[in-house]
Amino acid sequence: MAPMVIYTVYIFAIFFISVWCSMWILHILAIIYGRYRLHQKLSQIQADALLGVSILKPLMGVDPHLSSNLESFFTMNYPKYELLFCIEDENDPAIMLVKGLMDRYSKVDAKLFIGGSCVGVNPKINNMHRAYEAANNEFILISDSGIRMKEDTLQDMMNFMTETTALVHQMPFTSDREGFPATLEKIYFGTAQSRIYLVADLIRINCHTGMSALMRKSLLDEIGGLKTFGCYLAEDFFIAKSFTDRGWRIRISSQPAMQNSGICEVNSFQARLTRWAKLRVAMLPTFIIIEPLSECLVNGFCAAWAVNVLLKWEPVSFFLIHVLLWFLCDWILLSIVQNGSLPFNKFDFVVGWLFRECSGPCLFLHALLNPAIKWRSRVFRLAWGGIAEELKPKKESTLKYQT
Ligand SMILES: CCCCCCCC/C=C\CCCCCCCC(=O)N[C@@H](CO[C@@H]1OC[C@@H](O)[C@H](O)[C@H]1O)[C@H](O)/C=C/CCCCCCCCCCCCC
Ligand SMILES: O=c1ccn([C@@H]2O[C@H](COP(=O)(O)OP(=O)(O)O)[C@@H](O)[C@H]2O)c(=O)[nH]1
Repeated sequence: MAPMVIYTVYIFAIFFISVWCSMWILHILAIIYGRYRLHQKLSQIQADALLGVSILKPLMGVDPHLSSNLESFFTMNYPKYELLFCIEDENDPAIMLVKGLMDRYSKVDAKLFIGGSCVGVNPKINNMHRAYEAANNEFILISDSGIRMKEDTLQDMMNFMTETTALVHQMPFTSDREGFPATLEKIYFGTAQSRIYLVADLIRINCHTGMSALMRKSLLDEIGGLKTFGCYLAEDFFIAKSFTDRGWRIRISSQPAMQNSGICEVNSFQARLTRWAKLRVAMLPTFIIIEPLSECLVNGFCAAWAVNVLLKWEPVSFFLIHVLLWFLCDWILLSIVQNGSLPFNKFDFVVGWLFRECSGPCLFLHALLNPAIKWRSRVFRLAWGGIAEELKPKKESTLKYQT
């Protein structure tokens, strides 16, 4: 072989080994940090941790769990909070459901905002904007429709809102539900995503998914409020970035977010992951390379080739040992995130884990090849940098345009 080719092969091999070593460091850090950081007991409550919170609940449609999920917000143990429900479509069945809960829990301060307002492209921001303007408290919590709270979840989040912190978010996880799709979701959020989320929090990298995020309203108001982020679909990433750019900290709370949507299907879950991957790639183009390389099978395959080139090690055995160790680390991390018994057995875990690991790279490739983003009833296109454009705006938008 020509020296040039040999050098190139060696450079690739060294690169793959470096990524492989980095991933094992991530595994170890995530397990140690997860054990120390998650599921802490609320032994003492910070003085500031009792200040008022306005909770923004953007809703769109109903599912079989919506009522009980929303009810969990009425029964929280926290001294001062208001619930601001936001529904864009005046014919949405969620309106009746929310009104019913508001009647049942009439002592809880709750308001309903119907119609939204058009301040940008992001439909979630459009839906929440009026409630944001009406929010009366120093802190706001943006909480997606599928989130379920425990009595002390808000207190847990507020406890991490220190003087230097602008945003406390919950690491995405799932409630216990039955069936293979639920197992798959729990495995994904409790392994691949938790690993990155925990390490990002440890080394203070912005990795914020806005499904349950508590923030200082004054800091958002300083830069024009929520509507400033209406041009992005990944408003969560840019909100967090605006805080870190100004020197504030963002951190996770100790309780992970309990996603408990009543719609739990493999197809819709994969469509969601594909949509998220498109957002990440548009915001951070280096993800085109590093994200596939962070997947167990791709990572193991590249490393097996590299050790064969550099050290003449037997690649198949190396690959199989790699997969086995990765699997064990994932089991340990999932058990830490779950903090109790899992709702499935070890065989279900093996099947779900293999399915997730094999489908992950394929979904990523699918995301790269199909850049249009479908989110609920709308389709968007993203420019590099994350600015969004709606491709097929609804003919007769129910939104009231705001000048
Ligand atoms: C050699 C080192 C290897 C490093 C390997 C890093 C590889 C990263 C691999 C996978 C990335 C997983 C990222 C996990 C979280 C992302 C979840 C996500 O994509 N969320 C997006 C969508 O959220 C919804 O968006 C709409 C909104 O309305 C909803 O409410 C939201 O839920 C979200 O927009 C994106 C958020 C941030 C993405 C940035 C992630 C950066 C992570 C860098 C991690 C580096 C770790 C440490 C490396 C040493
Ligand atoms: O057009 C939309 C799309 C979403 N949402 C709300 O935005 C949140 C997140 O939506 P979804 O669960 O679809 O996003 P994902 O978590 O899958 O990114 C939910 O509370 C939705 O009700 C909204 O208000 N309008």
